[in-house]
Amino acid sequence: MAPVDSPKQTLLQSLLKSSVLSFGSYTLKSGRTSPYFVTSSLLHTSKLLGAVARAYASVLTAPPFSLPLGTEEAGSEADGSLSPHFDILFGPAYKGIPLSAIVVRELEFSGKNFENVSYAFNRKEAKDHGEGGIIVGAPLKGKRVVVIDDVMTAGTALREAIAIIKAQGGIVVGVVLLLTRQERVSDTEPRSAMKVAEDDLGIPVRAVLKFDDLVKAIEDGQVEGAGPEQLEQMKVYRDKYGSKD
Ligand SMILES: O=P(O)(O)OC[C@H]1O[C@H](OP(=O)(O)OP(=O)(O)O)[C@H](O)[C@@H]1O
Ligand SMILES: O=C(O)c1cc(=O)[nH]c(=O)[nH]1
Repeated sequence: MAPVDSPKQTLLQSLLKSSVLSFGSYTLKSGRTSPYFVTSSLLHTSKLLGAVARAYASVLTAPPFSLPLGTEEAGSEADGSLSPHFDILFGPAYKGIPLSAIVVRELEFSGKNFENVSYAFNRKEAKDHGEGGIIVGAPLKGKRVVVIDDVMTAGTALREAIAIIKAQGGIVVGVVLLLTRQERVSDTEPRSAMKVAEDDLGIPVRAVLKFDDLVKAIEDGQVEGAGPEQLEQMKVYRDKYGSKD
């Protein structure tokens, strides 16, 4: 196997080794049949969760999600340290739940300014006893919320999450994903869900990894068990469902 030398490639290798990322034939929520799949429920060891949390945190602790104190956006105390431009990480049920929690935990290591970032997630079914409701974690009303999810395909999950956050009075200020599959929303919407959210909501949407990174890793001989046949399937899939951005 060809050598691996960047943090992104190292993370990709960990995801492949743990079968979080796998090649085969999978039916997606959108009904599409995909030659690869991200099974983030297999992110269950402390080592993997740590690696993934650090990857999300590195995106969240950089512009445009975090800005140096003293810039117009971040406030007036100019001490050069980065400050989050968000209050809450929201993880859509189910797989966004542990992700939002581990990333909030990881943010503590980015300095004092990040200590008060909270997490929240939705219940898929409302609770009708005790505290009740569909939100667990920090109340969203009036807060700046970043959505944390594993993958984005056609954007249905994101649209649902945004509707829930808005209904609770939260302000969606961004989205961070582990992987964007770089797929068109539908036959009539050739942009990716990422681009649609950026264009229509005017918010940053970023992913640690993208479909093109997987293709490149296969091309570079870095994916054990994926060769010319898988590469061809990925390219055929991209021709069929790839977005125009
Ligand atoms: O962009 P989309 O076409 O919506 O597809 C991506 C979404 O689908 C999966 O979640 P799923 O709905 O399977 O829920 P789960 O977390 O409960 O498994 C995945 O975790 C994303 O949230
Ligand atoms: O689009 C989906 O439903 C989907 C894709 C993927 O790679 N992983 C996942 O859990 N869901």
